[in-house]
Amino acid sequence: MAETHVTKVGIVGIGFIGSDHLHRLSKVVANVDVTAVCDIVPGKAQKQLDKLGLKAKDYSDYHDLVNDPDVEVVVCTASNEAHYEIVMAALAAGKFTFCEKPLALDAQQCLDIIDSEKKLGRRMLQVGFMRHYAPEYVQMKKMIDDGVIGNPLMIDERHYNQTQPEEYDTSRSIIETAIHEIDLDHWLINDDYKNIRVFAAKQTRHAQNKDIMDPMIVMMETKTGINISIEVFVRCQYGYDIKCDVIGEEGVLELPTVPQVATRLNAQYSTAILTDWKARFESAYDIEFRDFINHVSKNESPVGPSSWDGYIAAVTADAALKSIDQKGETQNLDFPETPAFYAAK
Ligand SMILES: NC(=O)C1=CN([C@@H]2O[C@H](COP(=O)(O)OP(=O)(O)OC[C@H]3O[C@@H](n4cnc5c(N)ncnc54)[C@H](O)[C@@H]3O)[C@@H](O)[C@H]2O)C=CC1
Ligand SMILES: O=C1[C@@H](O)[C@H](O)[C@@H](O)[C@H](O)[C@H]1O
Repeated sequence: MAETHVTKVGIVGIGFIGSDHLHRLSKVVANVDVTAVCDIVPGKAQKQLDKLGLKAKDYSDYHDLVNDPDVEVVVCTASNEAHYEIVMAALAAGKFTFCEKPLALDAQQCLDIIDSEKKLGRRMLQVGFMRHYAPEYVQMKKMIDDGVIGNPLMIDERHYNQTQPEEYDTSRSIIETAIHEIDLDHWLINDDYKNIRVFAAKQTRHAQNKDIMDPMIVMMETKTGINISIEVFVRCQYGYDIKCDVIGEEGVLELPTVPQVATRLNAQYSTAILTDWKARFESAYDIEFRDFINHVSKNESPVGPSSWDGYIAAVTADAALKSIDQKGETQNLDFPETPAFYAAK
């Protein structure tokens, strides 16, 4: 029997999700060896290695990690503003790369990444839009494709975080939070966006930071006229709440929440609401990484969300930010055909 290849992975950015993916890649996904980690904050990565009882090289400069011959695959889980330079360095070193969303800060940076990837002659990068792997969204997409609710007419979504750090601002609510729905919706309904506008709802007193519009409403219209409404509320206080209803001509598809045990106690019937993305999308992240590793371990291109998907999301997010600057003015969108390099094989 042929020996199974163990893929050597290096992870850059060991914060909230970096720690979660470190655990996932070392304990959950088979045939992976996390050979190196890196964080600019001294001691941060080592602390997580110790917590998990792992041994790996601990770099403070990502250049050392991406150029380490013991690293075949780079996973970038650093802060948004560091994605561009880390991904460019990983591609320059010819490494398969997984980059958490957003791929970069804006559309131009995504185009630079696309150019670098194209020079390598094949797809080398996957973006962490993990909802494409969440079984409940996959099922919704299949039901839409199968015509179960007839033509989709509207999408009604909610992306609520219990809270976010004080410095979380309007731009992050778009490029880090709403980006999930912005990426997901056109995939779900096989349509392109025609326009986008973003405006404030009545503001919560919990938005301590003056730079944030919270909650906000993102409205998009697709080429075929489907209306999408996303409530983005990053300090809702009560929990992590993701809603997606697709309203069709014949019926409605409703995204389920993760089932929690119900309690009957003291004349109350209650179920818990999750408080963050880790547990809510745990299975999606696991499936996402199994798929990514399965392909790159065989020296095959990844097949999940691509740099092009990252670019489409960034163009839309750029327009959303422009709409906010222009007090909710509608911004038109027009996308080129997906280049053959990125078209599904
Ligand atoms: N797919 C998903 O559902 C999620 C994706 N994310 C994405 O993952 C990324 C990280 O998010 P969090 O873990 O929440 O943030 P975080 O702030 O907890 O972690 C980021 C880490 O990157 C490190 N870092 C920053 N610049 C670096 C550099 N140049 N080199 C090495 N390390 C560097 C920071 O010191 C920090 O430890 C963000 O881009 C975010 O959008 C985060 C949470 C969930
Ligand atoms: O990606 C994520 C975080 O970065 C973001 O801050 C949250 O709003 C999202 O729900 C989560 O999935």
